[in-house]
Amino acid sequence: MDLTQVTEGRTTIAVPCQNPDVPFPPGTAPVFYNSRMALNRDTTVLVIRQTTPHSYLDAMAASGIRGLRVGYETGVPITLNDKDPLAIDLITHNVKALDLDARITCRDANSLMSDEKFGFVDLDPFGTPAPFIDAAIRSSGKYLGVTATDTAPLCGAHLKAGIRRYMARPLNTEYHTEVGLRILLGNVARHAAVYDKGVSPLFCYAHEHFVRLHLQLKSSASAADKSIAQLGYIHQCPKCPYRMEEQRFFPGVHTCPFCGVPLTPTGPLWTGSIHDPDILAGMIMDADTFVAGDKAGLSKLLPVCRDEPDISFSYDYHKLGKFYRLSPGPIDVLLNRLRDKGYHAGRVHYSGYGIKTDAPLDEIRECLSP
Ligand SMILES: C[S@@+](CC[C@H](N)C(=O)[O-])C[C@H]1O[C@@H](n2cnc3c(N)ncnc32)[C@H](O)[C@@H]1O
Ligand SMILES: [Zn+2]
Repeated sequence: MDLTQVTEGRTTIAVPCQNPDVPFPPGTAPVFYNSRMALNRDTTVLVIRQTTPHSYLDAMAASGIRGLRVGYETGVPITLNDKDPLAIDLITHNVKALDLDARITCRDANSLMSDEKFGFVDLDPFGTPAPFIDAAIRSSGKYLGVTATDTAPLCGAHLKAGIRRYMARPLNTEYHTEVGLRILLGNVARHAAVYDKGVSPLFCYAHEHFVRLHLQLKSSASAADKSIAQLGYIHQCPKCPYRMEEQRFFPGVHTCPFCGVPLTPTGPLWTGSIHDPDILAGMIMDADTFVAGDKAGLSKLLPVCRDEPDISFSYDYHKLGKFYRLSPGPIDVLLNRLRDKGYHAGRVHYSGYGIKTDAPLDEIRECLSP
């Protein structure tokens, strides 16, 4: 394997040279490494610096970059696992070069997670994490990280695959990114509840082609009941921009107050908060001096997440303008008008055109008018 050095954050490792004729997907290299996931790994390192788990498992480590960054940049004891012996050779090379104290295992992730417990268990598979979630919940003593790159099934573009993997009905709307994030979170919460574990989101977000969850698991039946109570549905009008959240285990039947047609439910999904404000505030403080792999991405993401209203759906303000045949002015004018009327209003982290507000639709329409 031809290797080249990369530095991400404060960590320098060797990764396979990418065939210049096939630069993407990066999975075409003998061992996977994708520099576009640097932001994903930055946020994990920042969360771990806030939570300081007693141990960390990178269950699908590939080159080892995620776990190596955790070990090198936080000092938390790490286990790096991959089922591919080629990946293990590369991980071993990288651990030696960094002079790190790390445990390396070459096992099927589900088998390892069924045998052992770790303070923080991290899943970063190809595509869907669904087949690994159950074992990861059993293996995690306290924290769980999950990356999903199967955004098409999660967000409703591949409806049947979404239902099979997550036992939820996705919906391809303008806020499908948020639906995907919340369906994954809801799915983890339901798996955790089986083991009397509750889920507390620490920092969860969607970016480009992935969804990333950082969660705390709390072991008690009451914590599990509390997180199940956060499950619900978003109901969307098929004819107009009306949508509503319902925090209920089974979806009710609802009608659009504007069009009189039945609303389409999507879920079950997580309707609660997706961040812990204290963890996020700590990450933002730390990020000031943090050597990031993607400084620009991180500096943009964290403050928007902090300021995003705690609401489970958003509107695309251009689409609102198109529907109501209004040409909307700058997004900040709309947000300020809504705030002046006493509503919560803010931007969303996954789209430059998205807004979140608790204002009713007719009020949003009024504020949209020039
Ligand atoms: C997307 S890559 C991991 C990327 C890596 N975490 C990073 O940040 O660059 C997925 C890795 O999972 C490994 N893998 C796939 N199925 C596995 C399984 N059942 N058990 C352990 N490793 C597995 C693959 O060999 C591959 O190296
Ligand atoms: Zn309607």
